[in-house]
Amino acid sequence: MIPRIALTPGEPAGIGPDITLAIAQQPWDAELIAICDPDLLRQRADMLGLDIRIDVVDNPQGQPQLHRPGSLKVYPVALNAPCTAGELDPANASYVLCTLHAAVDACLAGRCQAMVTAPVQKSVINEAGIPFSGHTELLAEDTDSDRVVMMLATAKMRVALATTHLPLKDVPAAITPELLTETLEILHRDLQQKFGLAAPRIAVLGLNPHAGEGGHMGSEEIDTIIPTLDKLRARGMVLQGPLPADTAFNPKVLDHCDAIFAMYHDQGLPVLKYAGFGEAVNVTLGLPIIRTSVDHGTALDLAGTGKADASSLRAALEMAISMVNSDPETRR
Ligand SMILES: NC(=O)C1=CN([C@@H]2O[C@H](COP(=O)(O)OP(=O)(O)OC[C@H]3O[C@@H](n4cnc5c(N)ncnc54)[C@H](O)[C@@H]3O)[C@@H](O)[C@H]2O)C=CC1
Ligand SMILES: NCC(=O)COP(=O)(O)O
Repeated sequence: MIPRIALTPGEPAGIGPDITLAIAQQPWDAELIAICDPDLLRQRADMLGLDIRIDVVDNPQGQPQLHRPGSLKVYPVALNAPCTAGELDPANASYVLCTLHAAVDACLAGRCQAMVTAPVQKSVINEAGIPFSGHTELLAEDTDSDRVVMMLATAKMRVALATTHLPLKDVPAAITPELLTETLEILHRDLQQKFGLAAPRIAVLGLNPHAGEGGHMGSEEIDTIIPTLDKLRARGMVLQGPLPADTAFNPKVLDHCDAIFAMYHDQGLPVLKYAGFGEAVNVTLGLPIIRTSVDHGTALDLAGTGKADASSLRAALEMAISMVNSDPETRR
């Protein structure tokens, strides 16, 4: 069966519409349904000098049809206010969230088999008075998932996170045995089920410099991380660590593990993005639906200029299609 994929272009003033239009120019072994304002795409296509046919569709039902390059099916959600490329407007914050909720609904109802998201501007949603940390947290809430895991992947490296969009000062208290157990279980299970790794090898980073230097530079490793890893090892998980984060990203570790598990967002992601910015995919593990995304932000400076690179969105769509095709549950 041809997968039907929901695409959300994200922040309308950012490069999301540009890269959505870019990937619509090529063939895909899937049906693509962008969930957004069709006039936004038409205006952005005019700015970019792209010739594209926008086909407005009802909530997708029935047999999916292969994507036709140079056209794009759009399930319409109207902007709240006119959008100028590069200029944020809090008036459109609820529009962005509507597109995400519609994509989740379509996946939960089985009308779409995966959702692929372009970046949102987290700040402008908060400025509109709507508390918002990221897609990851919104998707957990929309799907009633108690715990999810953010993982970014390139061809050479996967980095998963114990905590996601948390102020740094709140991270140590969040690193509890429960959180580590549940996030590592999700990572382990999804590496098996969604990435075909029979016995995933996970390298776990410490929280403190030098993984606590034997308790002289912090106690979370001794108090929480080591005992939790020991319990999970006793249940059969292949876990290294806790490793010092500053020396863990070297071939001796990377060549012998399937994923690095970092304690917080900026411990793991800068290394991965340095190694592969523009080609990495952000995938949310632990959801009842498939969701992948880009590795970059809204790049307001590039919106409407034609300089935005669509490689990460392309990779995210490729990964989503591959995950659907390898998971019989989603191929309804
Ligand atoms: N998945 C998501 O929704 C994500 C959203 N963001 C949001 O994006 C906003 C801006 O974040 P920044 O940290 O400024 O990162 P950014 O990724 O938007 O920009 C960083 C630099 O990379 C360039 N860049 C980014 N994507 C590019 C692309 N596809 N092609 C060419 N150049 C590109 C930009 O022009 C800029 O120079 C923030 O509100 C942040 O929350 C950030 C990361 C992921
Ligand atoms: N750095 C990746 C990132 O922040 C993306 O977050 P999300 O919006 O996918 O939850």
